[in-house]
Amino acid sequence: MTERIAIVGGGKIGEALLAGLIQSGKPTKDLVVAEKMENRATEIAEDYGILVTDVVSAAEGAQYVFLAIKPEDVDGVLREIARAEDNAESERVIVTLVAGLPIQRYENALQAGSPVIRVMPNTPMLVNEAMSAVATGRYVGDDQLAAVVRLLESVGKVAVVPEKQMDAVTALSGSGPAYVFLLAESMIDAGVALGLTRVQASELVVQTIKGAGLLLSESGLSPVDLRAAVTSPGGTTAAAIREFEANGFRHGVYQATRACAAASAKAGHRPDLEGLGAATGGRSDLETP
Ligand SMILES: NC(=O)C1=CN([C@@H]2O[C@H](COP(=O)(O)OP(=O)(O)OC[C@H]3O[C@@H](n4cnc5c(N)ncnc54)[C@H](O)[C@@H]3O)[C@@H](O)[C@H]2O)C=CC1
Ligand SMILES: O=C(O)[C@@H]1CCC=N1
Repeated sequence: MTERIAIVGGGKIGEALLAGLIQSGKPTKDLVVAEKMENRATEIAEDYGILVTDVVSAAEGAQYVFLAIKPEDVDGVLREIARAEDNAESERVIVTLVAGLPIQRYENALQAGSPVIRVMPNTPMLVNEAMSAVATGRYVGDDQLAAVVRLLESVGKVAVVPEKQMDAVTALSGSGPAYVFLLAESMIDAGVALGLTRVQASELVVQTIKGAGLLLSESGLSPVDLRAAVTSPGGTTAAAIREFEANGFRHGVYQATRACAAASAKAGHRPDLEGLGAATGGRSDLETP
């Protein structure tokens, strides 16, 4: 088997992974995408110059199959992967990027002993700055884990975590970019309300968030210290922070991340996914909390 990598699902996160792998130097001949929407398949093939095909052909000969599909599409895709005729099931590593679904659900649906790795990535993968958390199934060898970590490291940072932390990880790094974009959007609107043009406000906000992110990751200082350094006694920042606190900013963040983690935990128990596991005689773990 070659070092071929298949990505099933050429949507937002599938494209982010593809773009990141290509940017990091992975040869396009070793990459293949399965995408069922015709116009999207054509777009991906043209934009990246790679083969876009069906799930069975993509899986055949692939050592790693990344699943970048919605939870409700997992059952069908696993059945298709099982149809691949290269007899490599026990060596082929299924790497799922799907939020919420437990590893055991895949292990139950695949041939016994299939290696499954669960990853929670995020979209900064598009610019090689992903944060990916990785948890392993029962049948994953050390070499297989190391290889997948290496692949993900080529598009950002990687943390190996116990699977039980995946809901919390999703609430921070998986969905986290959206919180930052929401903050950016709110700040830009606020700037427009203060009389700046939208173009000016966007430039100021984007560079501020980029600079603050770099300070956070490179200064070695904590967010508390960095915030204190901006907050002059009796000054402008203190006036702003007082308003954030009075309006429940911190509480809002707690509540939002709790809701996110709960949605992730619930994904494994959705009634519309009851067919998952049907490849092994309809067995489903949905009832198990
Ligand atoms: N968007 C994000 O920031 C993140 C998404 N995820 C996870 O990644 C998964 C995908 O999310 P998005 O990329 O946002 O969704 P999306 O809807 O943009 O992409 C899914 C793609 O899969 C394709 N697809 C569905 N069934 C298929 C099949 N049988 N064969 C071939 N292609 C098929 C769809 O046509 C679509 O293009 C989800 O499970 C989500 O939980 C995880 C972390 C971050
Ligand atoms: O919103 C979602 O369900 C996916 C999972 C993490 C980020 N996006």
